[in-house]
Amino acid sequence: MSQPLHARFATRAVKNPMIMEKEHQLTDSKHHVLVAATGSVAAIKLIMIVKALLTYDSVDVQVILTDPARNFVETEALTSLGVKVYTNVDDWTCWNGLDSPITHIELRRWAHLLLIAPLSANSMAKIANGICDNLLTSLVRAWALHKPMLLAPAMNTMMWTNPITQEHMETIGRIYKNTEIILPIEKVLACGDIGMGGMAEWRNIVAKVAEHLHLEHKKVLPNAVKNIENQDEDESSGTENEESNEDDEQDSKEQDSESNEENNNPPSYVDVTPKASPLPSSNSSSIIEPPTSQPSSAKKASAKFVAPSIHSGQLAQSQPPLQSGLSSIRVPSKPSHEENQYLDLIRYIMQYGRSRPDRTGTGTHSVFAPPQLRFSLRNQTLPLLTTKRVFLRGVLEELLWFISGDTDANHLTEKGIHIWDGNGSREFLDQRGLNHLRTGDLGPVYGFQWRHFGADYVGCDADYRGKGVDQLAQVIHTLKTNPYDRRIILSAWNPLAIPEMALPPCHIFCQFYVNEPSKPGGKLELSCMMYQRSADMGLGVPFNIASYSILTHMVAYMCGYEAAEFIHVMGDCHIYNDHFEALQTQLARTPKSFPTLSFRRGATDIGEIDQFSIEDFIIEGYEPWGPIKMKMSV
Ligand SMILES: Nc1nc(=O)c2c([nH]1)NC[C@@H]1CN(c3ccc(C(=O)N[C@@H](CCC(=O)O)C(=O)O)cc3)CN21
Ligand SMILES: O=c1ccn([C@H]2C[C@H](O)[C@@H](COP(=O)(O)O)O2)c(=O)[nH]1
Repeated sequence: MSQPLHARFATRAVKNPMIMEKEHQLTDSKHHVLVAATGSVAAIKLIMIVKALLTYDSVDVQVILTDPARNFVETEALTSLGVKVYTNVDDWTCWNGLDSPITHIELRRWAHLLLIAPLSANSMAKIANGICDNLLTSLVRAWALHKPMLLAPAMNTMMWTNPITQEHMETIGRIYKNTEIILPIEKVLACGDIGMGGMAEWRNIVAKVAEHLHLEHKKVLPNAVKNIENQDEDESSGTENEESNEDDEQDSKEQDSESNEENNNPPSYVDVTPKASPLPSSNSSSIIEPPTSQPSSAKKASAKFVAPSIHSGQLAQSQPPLQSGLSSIRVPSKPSHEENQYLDLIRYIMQYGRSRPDRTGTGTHSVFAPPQLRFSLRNQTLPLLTTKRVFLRGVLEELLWFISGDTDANHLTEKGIHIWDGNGSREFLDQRGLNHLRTGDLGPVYGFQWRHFGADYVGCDADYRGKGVDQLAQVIHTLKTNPYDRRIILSAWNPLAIPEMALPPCHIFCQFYVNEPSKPGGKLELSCMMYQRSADMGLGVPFNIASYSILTHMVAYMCGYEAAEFIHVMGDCHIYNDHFEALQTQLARTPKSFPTLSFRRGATDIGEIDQFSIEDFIIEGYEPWGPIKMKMSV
């Protein structure tokens, strides 16, 4: 007669070497962390998570990889750390009758805590539904409910915002009482979408494990896990993007190859400033319909802004796919071409922007406060968009007009630059209640505030020499004399003067910042960050990027510094509804190299910043695509 079942189980542990080892490990007073990865590109971060866990005292880690996860994880990198890696073939394969171990049960016994990072939509669905068709899902199905389970979901934004996800998470939270969901964050996804669904930062995931198990750091780190901060990007060969469908390995591979390149190597210059999260890659294939002439806000709103509300003990509120501002400092990232930041933002607004009425009556699709755009100005680079020919002469003349303190639009019109005609017309001024201003007089706009802030405005023809605050001169003076000052600001926003202006300033505020030279013997480096309250993506923004980049180059030149970066921060960031078609044309184009900017005369020859003339600017290597016409809404 065969032994009773419990007796067979008892002898099994004694006989089987794997179980013996496990039993030993169970009594070794270590913290046993079982880490699993499922099919998502975010699995590339697994190695960092494991290494970070091994920096804690008395921690043992073992790993489970689902089959799709194996596409993203190098097993040898883990085993070289002394970490055992289990895959589906390890479940049941040693099964040889009742004496044999069952891997998913043994691992359950061994583990004090299970971390699944990333948890794909598919694995989440399986877990919520009790499916156990692989090593991991079997383990979870057999999980001891009192033991902690930490889940770090990673999936496409639309998967994340699909109400099914909420249901699955609620189910998991209800059944696995000791579960914590480490909510995803907003990221650029492998498919080019941007939004919620990216796996939480790996450091935060590790911190959660440490918190649950009350882990303390080792006093001396083993070599293999030293300097993980520096290894971070070296280890992960791409953006940690989060699309997945675990049953479809082909999908995972395609998504991987589609992912944006993250900057794997530290930049050659010493740059401690965080970079913006890159927006979706330019080859994103999402189909974006231009709005109808009467844009339907209902259509957009229902399709794009359905966010799950997650109500479960440990599950925090989710967010719509609209960027809510990047809460964490991002690692340096390098989109394929910096112009893609602009193009990707356009794609994003087309897809997620909400339809709104606007002052001009045209109507826009708009998002608020997208991630900042960052443009390198190093090596004399000028980020002058190349996917359409930007009216460079217009940019330069307008900038010189600002710098001179001029507010008379006619001076631009006389030069064949009509960009301010609409806002300086009689009709427009009258409609603003500015009947006292003559045609072309825009009121105390940019130039006036830059050079004569606070002075009484009596018309564009008056002489304001010595009146008000010359902010621009002060900026340059402070940059030269106290470069690390934190108050180097140029503000065009003067609330007292707003009612007198034809158009309240759109680019309202900028700050200059000086860094030490990035190379020995190099020059101090100047960056500028500008805040724009209202941004016409089609017409104004290409101008604004170019204009502030040129201004930064000019100011740097006058100070004897090198221009470093222009950072563009936007508030109401919109596409006019009559620009969609033109912008679709632009989106189909691939950016070319940015040109360079140098100056014909030396800084001492020029003397003061307002002594630049249009002939001083040498722009080389500008070979853009052709111009694209867009109407200016007035
Ligand atoms: N609706 C609107 N959008 C703007 O961007 C804008 C305003 N209004 N009002 C004032 C300023 C002026 N700026 C403008 C206005 C027009 C163009 C524009 O039409 N640009 C054309 C070229 C024009 C030409 O060749 O004359 C372009 O294709 O960039 C650019 C910047 C930015 N501003
Ligand atoms: O430098 C500029 C100046 C203006 N714009 C755009 C932004 C808006 O589309 C309009 C201004 O309208 P408001 O109703 O005053 O916001 O002009 C720009 O993008 N850049």
